[in-house]
Amino acid sequence: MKKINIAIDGPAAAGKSTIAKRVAEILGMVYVDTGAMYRAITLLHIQQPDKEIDDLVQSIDLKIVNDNGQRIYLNGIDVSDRIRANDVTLNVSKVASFASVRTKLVKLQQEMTENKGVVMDGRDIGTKVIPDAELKIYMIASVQERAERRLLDNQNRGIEATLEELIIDIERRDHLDMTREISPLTKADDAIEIDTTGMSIEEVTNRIIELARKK
Ligand SMILES: Nc1ncnc2c1ncn2[C@@H]1O[C@H](COP(=O)(O)OP(=O)(O)O)[C@@H](O)[C@H]1O
Ligand SMILES: Nc1ccn([C@@H]2O[C@H](COP(=O)(O)OP(=O)(O)O)[C@@H](O)[C@H]2O)c(=O)n1
Repeated sequence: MKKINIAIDGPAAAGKSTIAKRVAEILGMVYVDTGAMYRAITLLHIQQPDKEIDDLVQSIDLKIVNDNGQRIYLNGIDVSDRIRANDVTLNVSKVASFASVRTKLVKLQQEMTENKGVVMDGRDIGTKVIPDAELKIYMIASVQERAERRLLDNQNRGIEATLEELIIDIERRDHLDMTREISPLTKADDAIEIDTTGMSIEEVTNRIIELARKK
């Protein structure tokens, strides 16, 4: 198989990161979760609320390390777990709508993919970050199923939230991500849509591997 980039976009808790990790492992590719980068900037904003986000972005030191899964370091500190907390989730879509934030992160993400061999997941990967990706997936699932998956996720992480709260959050973030001015979440014309509702992780992974091997 020739060296390619795979873009996986879709709404919250569709299964993007889980599947992207597995696909990268099986195909010997690098996995990048771009949502974690937006969450890290959001964490910095929460820690320094009086500082303009445009100023925060200029001086931020963000490092992604791939050792047995992706770890993200914000100004030298591993924030991989902290960025999943509710306060970050509540603010990330707002922070992600800032042009300065998107310009900075998209540039970093493009540098990470210029030598190919990357599976990258997010909201604008197939439309803005790597529009020339050899394989683009638009991953969706019902709100109910995504909320149930996130509920399990949160329970495993010790994060409090009821199913009803998660349904509200998922619908809120879907709306914000899809209607924002800059780089809204949308399916690229050449993306293949996979509705993972009722599909197992293995079935979705195998489907993407099969598509990648045809490239
Ligand atoms: N096809 C699937 N079936 C059941 N659970 C899934 C499936 N895909 C992902 N999950 C689970 O759903 C949760 C959210 O998946 P995640 O990869 O974080 O979604 P995203 O990156 O799209 O937000 C994780 O706990 C993951 O294990
Ligand atoms: N490429 C990306 C990735 C995430 N994001 C933003 O970051 C938020 C968190 O992304 P995430 O992938 O960690 O969120 P989940 O889908 O895992 O809940 C999203 O709701 C978007 O607002 C973005 O704007 N562009």
